[in-house]
Amino acid sequence: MTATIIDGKAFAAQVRGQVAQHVTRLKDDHGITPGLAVVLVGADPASEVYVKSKGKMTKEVGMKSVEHRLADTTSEAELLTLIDTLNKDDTIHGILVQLPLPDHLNEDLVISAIDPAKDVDGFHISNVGLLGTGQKSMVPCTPLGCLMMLRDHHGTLSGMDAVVIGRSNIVGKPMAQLLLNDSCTVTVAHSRTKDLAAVVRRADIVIAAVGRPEMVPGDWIKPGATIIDVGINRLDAPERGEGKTRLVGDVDFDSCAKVAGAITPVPGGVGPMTIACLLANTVTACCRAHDLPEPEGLTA
Ligand SMILES: NC(=O)C1=CN([C@@H]2O[C@H](COP(=O)(O)OP(=O)(O)OC[C@H]3O[C@@H](n4cnc5c(N)ncnc54)[C@H](OP(=O)(O)O)[C@@H]3O)[C@@H](O)[C@H]2O)C=CC1
Ligand SMILES: Nc1nc(=O)c2c([nH]1)NC[C@@H]1CN(c3ccc(C(=O)N[C@@H](CCC(=O)O)C(=O)O)cc3)C=[N+]21
Repeated sequence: MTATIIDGKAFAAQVRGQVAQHVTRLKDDHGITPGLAVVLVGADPASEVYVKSKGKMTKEVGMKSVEHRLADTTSEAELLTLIDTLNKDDTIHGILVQLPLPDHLNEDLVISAIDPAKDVDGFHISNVGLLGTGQKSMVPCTPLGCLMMLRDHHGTLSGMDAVVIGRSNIVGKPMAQLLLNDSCTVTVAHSRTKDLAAVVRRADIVIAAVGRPEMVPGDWIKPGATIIDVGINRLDAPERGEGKTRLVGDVDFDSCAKVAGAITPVPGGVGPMTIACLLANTVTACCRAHDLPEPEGLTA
């Protein structure tokens, strides 16, 4: 079998198209421009790439984009003051603080300072709790993007066996929650899981969110399973020239694509969907802030 490639890049472009239509409607009918603020502390080169691409796409869909770049010596008090200003700013509907933060800043404290209604990452404990109890919330962008691709490919996920490898607060745990809400039977695997190969072999859906390049080989995959590869790992690629790098996921694409029914590539899979979902969440937050009907199909 050769797997169908799930084209996250094309799907993300379609989602951004929908977002752009909602932005036009908000502007034309209500005189409102959704606004997204991204806060970057320190100068991590990888974060720099995402922040630039978020800013570009935010403007492309017609939203207001604000970037705050703070020195890596920024104090907690300074960061909290900025968040407070953004919380009170009526032109800002979404706030994203790029993670990880430098070690001297307490991430939990910083995330808790964001107004949950503007928490377009869905990381605030209030949104985590709402998602966990099946209530309306802001849903973390990466898991939301994965869910959209899975629903699009399968229609319903009800009754499917899903294995999520990774239990981070930003990917693994919310992903498991969303799959459970869609009536999958969910297993969450992590670094202490015994016989991961056997656990993964049971799965109709495999979500790999580990951060280990090409860790999942094809012989762990049940024939016909759907693989969503969240991993973004940059490897040196001297064969492409001096100093060149290439991106790979957490699954070994070539061997997995021979066995799976469907698979997302890296790049061009989950990454672009994450950004599209961030824009979708910002429009959703804007509609909620103004008591307007929410866009359909853009949230869980
Ligand atoms: N495409 C996108 O938009 C995004 C991509 N990413 C990428 O996704 C990946 C995961 O990110 P994130 O969740 O933040 O990573 P974390 O490092 O926070 O979590 C990694 C998880 O993988 C588990 N793990 C580590 N080693 C193994 C192993 N050998 N076997 C089984 N499980 C293991 C860890 O287990 P334990 O808890 O026991 O330590 C942990 O739960 C990274 O490559 C990251 O770059 C992240 C966010 C967005
Ligand atoms: N508060 C917060 N929220 C996040 O959502 C968040 C974060 N912090 N910190 C870092 C991770 C990582 N992340 C990615 C987003 C897009 C791509 C993406 O667009 N990737 C492209 C390739 C980009 C490239 O070439 O580097 C692709 O996969 O095709 C990747 C990774 C969001 N994250």
